[in-house]
Amino acid sequence: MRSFMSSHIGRKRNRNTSVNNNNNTAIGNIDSTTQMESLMQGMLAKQDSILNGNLSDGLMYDQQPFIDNENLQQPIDENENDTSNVADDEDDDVIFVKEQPVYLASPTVPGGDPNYDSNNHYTSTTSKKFKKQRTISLPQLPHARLLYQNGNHKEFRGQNNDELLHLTGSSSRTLDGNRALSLRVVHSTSPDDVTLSERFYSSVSPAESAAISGESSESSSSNSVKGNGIGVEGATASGASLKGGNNPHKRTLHRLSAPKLAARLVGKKPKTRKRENFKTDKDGHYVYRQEDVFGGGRFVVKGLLGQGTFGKVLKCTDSGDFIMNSNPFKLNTNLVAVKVIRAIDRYREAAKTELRVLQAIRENDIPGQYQCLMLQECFEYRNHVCIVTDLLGRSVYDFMCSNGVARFPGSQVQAMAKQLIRSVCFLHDLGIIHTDLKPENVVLCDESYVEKDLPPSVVRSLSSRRRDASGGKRKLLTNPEIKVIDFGSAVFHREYHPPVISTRHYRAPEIVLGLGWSFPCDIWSIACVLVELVTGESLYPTHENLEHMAMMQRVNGEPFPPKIVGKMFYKASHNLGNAPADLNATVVKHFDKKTFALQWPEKNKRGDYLTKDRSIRRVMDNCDRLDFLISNKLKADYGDWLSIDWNLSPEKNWALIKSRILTERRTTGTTAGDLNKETFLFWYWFIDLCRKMFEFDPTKRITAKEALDHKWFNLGILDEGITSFGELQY
Ligand SMILES: Nc1ncnc2c1ncn2[C@@H]1O[C@H](COP(=O)(O)OP(=O)(O)OP(=O)(O)O)[C@@H](O)[C@H]1O
Repeated sequence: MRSFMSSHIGRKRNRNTSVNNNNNTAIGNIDSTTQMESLMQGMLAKQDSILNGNLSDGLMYDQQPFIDNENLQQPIDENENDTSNVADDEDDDVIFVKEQPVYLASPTVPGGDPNYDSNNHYTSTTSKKFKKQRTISLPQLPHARLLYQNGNHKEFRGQNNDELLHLTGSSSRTLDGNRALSLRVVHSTSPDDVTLSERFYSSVSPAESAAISGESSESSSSNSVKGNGIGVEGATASGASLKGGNNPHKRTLHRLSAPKLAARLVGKKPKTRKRENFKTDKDGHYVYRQEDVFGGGRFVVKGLLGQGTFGKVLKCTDSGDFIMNSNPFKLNTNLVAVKVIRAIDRYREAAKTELRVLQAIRENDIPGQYQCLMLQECFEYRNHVCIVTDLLGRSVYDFMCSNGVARFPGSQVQAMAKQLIRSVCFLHDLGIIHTDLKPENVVLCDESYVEKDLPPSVVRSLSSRRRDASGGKRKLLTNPEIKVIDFGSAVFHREYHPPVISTRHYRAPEIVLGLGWSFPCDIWSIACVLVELVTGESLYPTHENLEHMAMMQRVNGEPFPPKIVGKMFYKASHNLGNAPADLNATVVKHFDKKTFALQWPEKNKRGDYLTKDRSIRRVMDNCDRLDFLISNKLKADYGDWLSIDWNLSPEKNWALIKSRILTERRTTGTTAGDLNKETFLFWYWFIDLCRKMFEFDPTKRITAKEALDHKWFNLGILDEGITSFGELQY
């Protein structure tokens, strides 16, 4: 990390582009390179201490998690050197050669020499000896520099294009990809039985365990597991470890209940078990009440973290905290999140996959460096599967809802994007498709923020709900570290793919068109999430197929490619694959069989519009070509300047914008909004990445691994996300 820091400081950048006078980017006070340098120094120091404290803890591998940036801060574009049409750009790579007074100690008493000042110093000026070279790049939050490293997990070889389009017909048979995983998911009827504590195995040595139980491991029984074996049927590698036959910890520890074992460890008398209060409603949901006790008296409910289709997620204290404290990778806290799955067979069944996925993640990322939720253990309690995981912060969605300005600064979007893509790259390498990526399933590790008052005019424009939730303030995260959660819908690549997946707004076109889907659907969802983080609004606010397809075409600025529409017709007419039941009625019929064009707005044979005005307005008002849409949402920061002609290189685009800005400045004396070259390039490459993620054809869509190498991740932006990073916390 240190090598990154020094090289980071040492990179070249320019003078003016680092200065942004725009209030909205909160760096109006950064009006000189010196100030920028000190801001950067402060930021790098914060970054250093935060990363030393957080991310580097418990690194499993020798590799550093951060890039030595020396060779990465490369020119923006391969066309960059083509300056034929580019206006003279004083901003580019300026080296300051400043004429300064030179003070030299006088060898003799000068006696009237004009080159000696009153302090008897020889003065002269030079442009050679005292040049001041500014070599500063725009700062990036450290999370935007995380590398993806293939650790010790098995690399998954991606599917080929044919597989992508035929997978949906596959059966629920467990295929080979699954068998490669060593599944040691913990099973129990209640956490009473400490044999079942997975995390215990990884944290207590045989000697300790023998001491705890007061027995010799040799003398203990080998038939220790009382669990009912949930979630293991499909796992061929699970049998031995589940039965505990060759695990000395398991053999010795199962005889003690959790409270007794805890008491032995801390040298106290075991507490008497509290009365358990655990009710289930008719939908199979646990009826949660504050201070409820469950799981053999071990978990006490402290609050509801969230409720979803699969069950309720509760914040609980865990009296088995001694185990956690002995695990170097766990936080020193006894608070956990317990997902109590609905006591209904199909949800219990789905929980098996969730557990297998969580287990695969855990086995392949012991230090938890790939931003995925970490399984601690699981157990079954009164017909509910309970999944115990690390307690994390609010979801990004909840944070946005409680904020006076829902959108995140570009620097934080970039930091979150890098983590999200890296995390999904890791999952894809394991052969896992998340399928439900959305802001609700991206949670903050650290909820602390700094607050800034919003101008009264902005406060007045907020909805009453947002005004109340935000107190009329903008919240800026001090640490954009995130984790991906909710593997309840995750699918192993070679296993059964349901025909419809993903929450509507984040659903990829291949799913809507019934083409079959695979890893690329996660990439589409990530792009939807990133745009939402930038704009503060959902990109596809719809609940209906035709409207959704019309919106997709508008955002991409082009119709669906005939190739994939043709495939849709072919699959639908030959009844191939595992298509959604309503595919013909809600999707296929909206395409012209000859031209393959989407018929939107829908008309009847007489030419009257069937699509309601309200729906047309929803599409036209909410959606626009991606660059127009983003430019429009960021108007408050940059005025109308952020426009892109994709036929021109980024440099030529900037030259055009700059000449327009100069013309306006000359004629009106001022410009609405502010945009400099660095900021323009940051957003240009962000949109470029999104366009590649929004590729209609899933076989051509950028992969997670390719996305990590995208140019955008080499750029920085000076904004409020940078200035709030590591700030005083609320
Ligand atoms: N480990 C955790 N720490 C903090 N909050 C969490 C944690 N796990 C889940 N949550 C909260 O609970 C909510 C629901 O969790 P989750 O998405 O896993 O449930 P679900 O039933 O699968 O939901 P969905 O219906 O969206 O699939 C999340 O949006 C998040 O706000």
